[in-house]
Amino acid sequence: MTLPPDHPAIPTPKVGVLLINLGTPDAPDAGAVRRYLAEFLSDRRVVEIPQLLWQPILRGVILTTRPKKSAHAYQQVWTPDGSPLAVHTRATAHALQQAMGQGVVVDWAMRYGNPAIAEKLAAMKAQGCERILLAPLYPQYCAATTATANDAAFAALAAMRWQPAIRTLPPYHDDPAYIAALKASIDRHVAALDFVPDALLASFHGMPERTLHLGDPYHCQSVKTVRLLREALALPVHMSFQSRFGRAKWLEPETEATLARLVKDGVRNIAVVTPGFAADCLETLEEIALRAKAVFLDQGGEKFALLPCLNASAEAITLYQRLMGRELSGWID
Ligand SMILES: C=CC1=C(C)c2cc3[nH]c(cc4nc(cc5[nH]c(cc1n2)c(C)c5CCC(=O)O)C(CCC(=O)O)=C4C)c(C)c3C=C
Ligand SMILES: [Fe+2]
Ligand SMILES: [Fe+2]
Repeated sequence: MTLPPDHPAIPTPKVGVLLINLGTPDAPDAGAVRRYLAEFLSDRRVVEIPQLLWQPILRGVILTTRPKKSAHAYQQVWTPDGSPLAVHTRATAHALQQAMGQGVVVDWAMRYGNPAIAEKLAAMKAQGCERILLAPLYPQYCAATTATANDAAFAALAAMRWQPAIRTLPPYHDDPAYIAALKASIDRHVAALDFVPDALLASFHGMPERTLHLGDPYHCQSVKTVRLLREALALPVHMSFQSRFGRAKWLEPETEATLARLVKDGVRNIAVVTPGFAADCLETLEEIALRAKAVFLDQGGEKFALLPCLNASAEAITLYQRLMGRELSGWID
């Protein structure tokens, strides 16, 4: 619509983009890990066992044993600026803010722990953001990640008399811009290795298998990402699921078992990528770069590299500008 020349300009409402990631402890010690795990593992979207049965197991067994073990793992990857997940997510928000300019307020929050989603939504509102895009940074939709992040945001909005207008970022597992960002990042990091990988392993965070049968699209979307990566890359791409938790059957094939099988099949030099994680974290830097590597070498593998997640790379910022720009259509010029 073209306005007549004497028409006063219509003020554009301020727009916010809230990047949301999973969350991480405030410190690599058992107390902070316990507080984080208590919140995370009490989420009904994550552990789908009736709370009456689950809470005694969580409080009586898991929270008395796991925090110490997990704290030790966090200590191995902790940085002077904090937990890697928080460091990379914060850097991503800052870089995206630079790229998107002052017309949009870009900030970041965590589903569990700090900075909390409610606190960041309140801060955006206080800055005058009347329209907010919630952007859970999960390429593959999962109720245990994407949905619970949105739930927490809507729970915070439920307490507001004057809510901002809200949009949510859809999954981007098959978006050409995501595949292009992964390809560019993988090609760049493979070229910098001191060896030529025989193959690539794409390792995704696991989920209980029953969630697939209940209709969660996470498994199918992860498989599609891998198919598109295979089409884009020159190297053979294998796929697996990591980070098992609890006694239920989880998605297969499992990452460490897959690495052992690949060695048996003759793969000696491997590069592992984790396309389901927007940012490097405990699950990539400790579980894969340290523990899975040890398994691969122990089985007779020779060279192992974990390639970084997209993090706050130029590829990531180009991707997020495209994804966010599309969702903000009609909200910004
Ligand atoms: C990227 C997608 C993720 C899915 C899907 C997911 C499901 C899921 N996770 C747990 C249990 C744990 N996950 C933990 C760490 C963790 N998980 C993700 C991502 C997904 N989880 C990330 C990014 C991280 C890293 C956090 C960090 O601080 O760096 C942990 C905590 C660490 C530990 O004690 O092992 C647990 C526990 C379940 C049960 C689940 C689905 C049902
Ligand atoms: Fe997890
Ligand atoms: Fe793990």
